[in-house]
Amino acid sequence: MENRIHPSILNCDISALGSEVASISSADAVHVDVMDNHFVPNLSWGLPVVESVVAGPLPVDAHLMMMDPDRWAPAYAEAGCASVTFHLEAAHAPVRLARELHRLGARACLALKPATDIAPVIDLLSEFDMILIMTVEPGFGGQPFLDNQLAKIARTRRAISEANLDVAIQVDGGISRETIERASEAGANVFVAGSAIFRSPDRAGEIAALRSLADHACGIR
Ligand SMILES: O=C(CO)[C@H](O)[C@H](O)COP(=O)(O)O
Repeated sequence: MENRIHPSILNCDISALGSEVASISSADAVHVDVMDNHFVPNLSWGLPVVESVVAGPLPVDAHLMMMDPDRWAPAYAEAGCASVTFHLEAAHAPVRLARELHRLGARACLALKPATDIAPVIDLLSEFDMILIMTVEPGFGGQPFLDNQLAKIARTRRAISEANLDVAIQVDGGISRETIERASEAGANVFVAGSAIFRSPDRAGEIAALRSLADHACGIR
């Protein structure tokens, strides 16, 4: 499975959003974190900012850290996000919402906080294009990668393979040159990185380095 790098713009220079997104144009998609200050203790931005990123050069991977995604997520699909990720812990009817996102033309993705078990999701895997396993407590960039999520990633990858499904596994939080190989070896193939890319003076070089490390770790090259 192809490895993909999705830079998170959470800590980019929002006053220069257009050029910040242009600086990561070699990435596979741009990861946009929407936080409502209820599901997580932080507030970022909402639909108007996401719409302006959708108008840019990269597909948008929207990560909704919000209560009641059943109500709000469809608007992100309608706005043109390539994928819409919502949290299992916040959704009332995750399968119904995934089908609605598909109907609106977006990829449907399910996210799990670090303390959330994958077991209840195993039977639902075929409804989703991607499972996001958070490798930090959601809410803030710049936190250390949680190694205790590696077993969950491996278990999810096993379940996907056993069911012969084509479901991506995304990891988000603390992804850097130091941690990406461990996540890749465990079975992740979509890597969200915020600080590692936006703190680098050479963002294209950082994206290439992360992709190359992930490829080596899973035996693509
Ligand atoms: O979802 C997030 C926080 O909830 C961010 O996408 C994530 O933390 C990325 O930042 P970093 O790479 O700096 O950890």
